[in-house]
Amino acid sequence: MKIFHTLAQLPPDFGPVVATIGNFDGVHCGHRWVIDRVNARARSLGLKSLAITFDPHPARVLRPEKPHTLITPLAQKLEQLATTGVDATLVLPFTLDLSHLTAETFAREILRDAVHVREVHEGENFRFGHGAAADIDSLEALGRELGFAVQCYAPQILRREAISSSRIRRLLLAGDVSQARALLGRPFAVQSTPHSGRGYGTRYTVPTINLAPYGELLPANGVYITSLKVGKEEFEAVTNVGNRPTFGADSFTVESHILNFHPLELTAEAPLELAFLHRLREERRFPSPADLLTQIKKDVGKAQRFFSLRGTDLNRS
Ligand SMILES: Cc1cc2nc3c(=O)[nH]c(=O)nc-3n(C[C@H](O)[C@H](O)[C@H](O)COP(=O)(O)O)c2cc1C
Ligand SMILES: Nc1ncnc2c1ncn2[C@@H]1O[C@H](COP(=O)(O)OP(=O)(O)OP(=O)(O)O)[C@@H](O)[C@H]1O
Repeated sequence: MKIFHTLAQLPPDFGPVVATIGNFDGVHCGHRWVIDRVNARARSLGLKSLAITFDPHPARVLRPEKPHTLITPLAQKLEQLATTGVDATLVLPFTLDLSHLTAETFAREILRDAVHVREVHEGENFRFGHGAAADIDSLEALGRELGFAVQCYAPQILRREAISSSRIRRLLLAGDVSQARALLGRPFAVQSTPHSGRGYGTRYTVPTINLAPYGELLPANGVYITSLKVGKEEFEAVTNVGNRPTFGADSFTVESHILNFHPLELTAEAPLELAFLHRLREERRFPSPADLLTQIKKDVGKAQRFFSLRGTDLNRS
């Protein structure tokens, strides 16, 4: 997949293309469904397919006072988009200036003049232009005027509700990583690097690998069955997301205890990818580290059972 980070990076002979526009946070099953159609249509017309997205996420620019964490930060979103088979992604820098473009200017200057779009495919809830004033009908009208076609899709539904990034965000904030996984079509995962802990784990409970402070979306505090990739190697793990109240003052961290551990060389830059498979329980304050250790052993037992059953229907979401 080719990646363009500005309009200026597009070659002058770029296009014509079949395109879809959106934030694509999470690159969920609804996004993939639209992109599959864009790819198929591009192939049948002998054109290239293009995803047009924005960075930073528009919510961060338009409502900076309201924190907006991402399911997939840009690098991970681009990795996921690459797996869809789309030929190219254009990442438009989302600035206040861009947000002030009217729908008509966006369609004329970006879609027609820069990208040379032949067809645009969108879900029916698509909105664009200053103040999100324009909808899919306005896009169709602009297409007729400017010379491109618009294909509109009804929302893809899973478990009686439309698949959307907002729905996945809500599920993760509620700790429901199993439903989030169904909507994403893969487990929710965060990419980070290691960070040193306080050494309490090795002394009082179980040894853990801590993640460096992570600024994007994490599932609700609690204990999860996870898989942890260290470089290319994948381990089975149990992970605590939270403040570790048993040890006193709050100190938020994400830490994983590897089940099938072998000694590792873990540099500060080692790439980690932590995938959340199943929620086990809430984080709790235990009367003593020994009580916590007893509970962690039960968590480990459940995780071992989960992994031994993996591949059977029981663990399919
Ligand atoms: C599977 C697992 C479950 C945990 N559950 C809790 C919990 O419910 N309450 C709590 O206070 N700490 C919990 N912890 C965190 C331990 O307190 C943690 O291992 C210890 O604070 C290690 O800190 P360190 O990494 O800074 O050395 C859990 C850790 C793991 C790996
Ligand atoms: N479930 C779905 N079915 C069909 N099209 C979808 C679905 N979800 C998103 N799309 C379409 O994919 C494109 C990109 O979507 P975008 O990421 O902007 O929205 P979203 O996933 O609904 O996110 P949010 O919940 O934040 O609004 C848009 O055309 C959108 O309408």
